[in-house]
Amino acid sequence: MSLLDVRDLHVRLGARPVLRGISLNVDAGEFVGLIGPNGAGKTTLMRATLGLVPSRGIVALAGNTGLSARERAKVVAYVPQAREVNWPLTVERVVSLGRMPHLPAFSSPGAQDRDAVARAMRRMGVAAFAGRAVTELSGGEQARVLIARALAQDAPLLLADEPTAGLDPEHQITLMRTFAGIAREGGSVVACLHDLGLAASWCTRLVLMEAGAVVADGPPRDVLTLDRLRSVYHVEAYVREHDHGLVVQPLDLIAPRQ
Ligand SMILES: Nc1ncnc2c1ncn2[C@@H]1O[C@H](COP(=O)(O)OP(=O)(O)OP(=O)(O)O)[C@@H](O)[C@H]1O
Repeated sequence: MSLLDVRDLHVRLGARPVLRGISLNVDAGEFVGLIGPNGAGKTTLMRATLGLVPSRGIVALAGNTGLSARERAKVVAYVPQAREVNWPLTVERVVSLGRMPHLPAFSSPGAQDRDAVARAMRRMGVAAFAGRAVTELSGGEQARVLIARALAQDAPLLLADEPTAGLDPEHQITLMRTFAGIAREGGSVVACLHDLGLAASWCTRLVLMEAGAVVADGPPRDVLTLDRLRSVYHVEAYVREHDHGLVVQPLDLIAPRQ
């Protein structure tokens, strides 16, 4: 089943064409890494998908176009790039905000809501700080709380913009495992990633963007070729198959042309 279907999507920001006819279909069960250099248009694609920037083209979420904000929040959860939290709320309260789309007006959270919040906090390893104010956590801890809020939403599609930024290796891998688990359970995750090593070893599929267009789309080993790492990212890299999947480590800039 298609959870995200984008067809011929165009976005202009100011006078600048930022997305130039993007088409992308994401099925249930996929963990897609959206990769590409700075300015390629990854964040704009996520924001346009969510209706947060004006666009031309078609966006269908779980087969529906033109959903209201509340209906959309039941289908798609979003972890934005900026993750500083300035509200003096407890961790549990912030994660509970993820349940808002499921609560009828003026009603209190029920057992299902409390379970979803507790599970999301456990998955992101923040249950131990449930009662602390988010403003008193470290940057990486705050990032994990906001990812937990999105997980608590229990939407079948999760869009996450650079979710591993600021996380230590243990929590980066925990996050990748969690996203892979969501995909195995029949949801799908689209994550913007700059860490090509994590993208290569954990994602089921990579979509490589450059200058507002998709230039490669497929399994990591087909997308992250040495040639593409040179032509799109301008780096030399170590790329090898390993028992754990594809290993990709950028090593140096490509030699300047003579
Ligand atoms: N408000 C704006 N007005 C004009 N141009 C913009 C605006 N916001 C973003 N852009 C431009 O749109 C392009 C795509 O930006 P976007 O943030 O989508 O890229 P990205 O691939 O997510 O980059 P990064 O990896 O750096 O986060 C960039 O060239 C950026 O300068």
